[in-house]
Amino acid sequence: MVIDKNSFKGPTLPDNPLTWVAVILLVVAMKLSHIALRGSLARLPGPWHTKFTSAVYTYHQVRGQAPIYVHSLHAKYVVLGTDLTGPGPIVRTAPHEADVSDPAAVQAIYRIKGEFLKSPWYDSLVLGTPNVFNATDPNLHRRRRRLLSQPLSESGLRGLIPIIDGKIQKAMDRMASEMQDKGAADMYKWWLFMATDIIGALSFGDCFRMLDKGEKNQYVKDLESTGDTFMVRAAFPCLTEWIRKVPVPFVPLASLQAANEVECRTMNYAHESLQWHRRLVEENPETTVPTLFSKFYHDKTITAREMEVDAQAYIIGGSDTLSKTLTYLVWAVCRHPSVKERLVREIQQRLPLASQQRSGFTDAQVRDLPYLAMVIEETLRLYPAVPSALPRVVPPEAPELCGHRLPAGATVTTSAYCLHRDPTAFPDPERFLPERWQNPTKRMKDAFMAFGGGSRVCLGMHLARLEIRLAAARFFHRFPDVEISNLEGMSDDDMEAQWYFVLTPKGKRCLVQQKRA
Ligand code: HEM
Repeated sequence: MVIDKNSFKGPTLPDNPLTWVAVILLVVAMKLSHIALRGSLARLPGPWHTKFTSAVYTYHQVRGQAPIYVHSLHAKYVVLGTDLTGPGPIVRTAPHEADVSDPAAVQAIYRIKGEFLKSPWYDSLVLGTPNVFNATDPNLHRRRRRLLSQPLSESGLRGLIPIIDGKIQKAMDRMASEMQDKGAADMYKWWLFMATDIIGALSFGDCFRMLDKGEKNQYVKDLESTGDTFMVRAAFPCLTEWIRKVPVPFVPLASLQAANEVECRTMNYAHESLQWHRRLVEENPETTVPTLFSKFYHDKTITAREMEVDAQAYIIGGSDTLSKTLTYLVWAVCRHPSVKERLVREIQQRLPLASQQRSGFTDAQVRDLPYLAMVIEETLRLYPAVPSALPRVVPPEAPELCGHRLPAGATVTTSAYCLHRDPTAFPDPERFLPERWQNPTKRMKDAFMAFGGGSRVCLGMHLARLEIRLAAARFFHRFPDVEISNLEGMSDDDMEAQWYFVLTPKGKRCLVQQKRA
């Protein structure tokens, strides 16, 4: 057969633009229905849009409302046909992501062996070399955690109590002066200064001295904003990386740029703090006390950069979380007169008064205060400083979770906010009720996730608990008549919680005063 080249036209393309639009819409519709029907988590309960997109979830994340949104999904998507009286145990939040709020399943995800590894979501939190907090590689994480664990264990911390208690007592003095001078003291500020000075003193020698300075500087402002900037960076990882290379002055991108600047500055603080400590050791080799990082100095496999990123993790993890917990503790206790009365009575009856020479009591005595312990658990439950989703990757051959076999590679999240508000574990969950911890049930213990769990449980948990109990005891010992102040327009609105990666009170202040006669 002979083909006439001039008459052969080949397949013709439609020249009507409407036809093109129709074709594109058809392709998109086919793609979406494929995801909806065959997507890895399509069979899980959850809103229809989460089959296609994570946009709604991301929107709530950057507004500091994600845990509330996910909690509402658990309340809505209960399992029909069961006698379950509580929230639905599992919901789809994005095409490849599900949130689990069943205490038994949470224990399976976080068990010590740690098959559910941290998801790549953590990569966007720290640019470049991963730190002990965001590392997703289990071997890298294990190596660093091995060196860092002992000094932060209960026995490792014992020798450091005088340094910690010294800072706590200094914080009490500074609060007392501010109450006297201004009529009220800002708890949020002083707890942050105290926590910053403690983690600084334990990690690098006494380098920050925020309690002496007494004023918020750029460093403190950066610390205050890490919780929200984390969320912004994690919500838009590609954009964040791009803006880092090409700074853009447009307003919608400003918060991403600000997040990057905070990241760079906190890394600089870590660098400077380590330099400061190095000089200290060189100048006073005999007298410098070991720090939380001492084992790093002796391990030749740890690079200077690795040490810096872990120092950054300590600076951020060791201050912001702690100050927010103590702020909400004081606020919640002051708002519940019967709780305050019982707590103050216990402290006054069981702890001796301070004298000129002695600070009155020790951590060992504070440990034995049962009601204080309940108040702390209840604060960590209702105001978990890390309330948001902690994403993990489903491993191959993962156990069934809440009756579902999730595909390997999907992401599962759990959040302290949702677990701590599960009414089957904590009846009347929105109520601040320390007494519920008198005889905690197994379900309560399994649902309690304030410090995360398994091999990635908070490295600073023992330090945090020590600081919280000692600081709270000293505070109510020193200021038994304290109350929330309304000076400078301070109101409950200031304490409205914003649920970013780290919980943040909206007004970033909490003024308290001595009760007026
Ligand atoms: C009330 C205070 C604190 C709370 C509520 C808290 C909470 C948490 C939580 C929930 C995690 C797990 C995060 C995840 O799985 O992604 C974590 C990890 C971590 N925290 Fe804390 N934290 C507190 C205080 C501290 C302190 C004082 C330090 C000081 C060193 C610290 C250092 C760390 C580190 C290094 C990790 C990462 C551990 C790892 O992945 O191996 N935290 N924290």
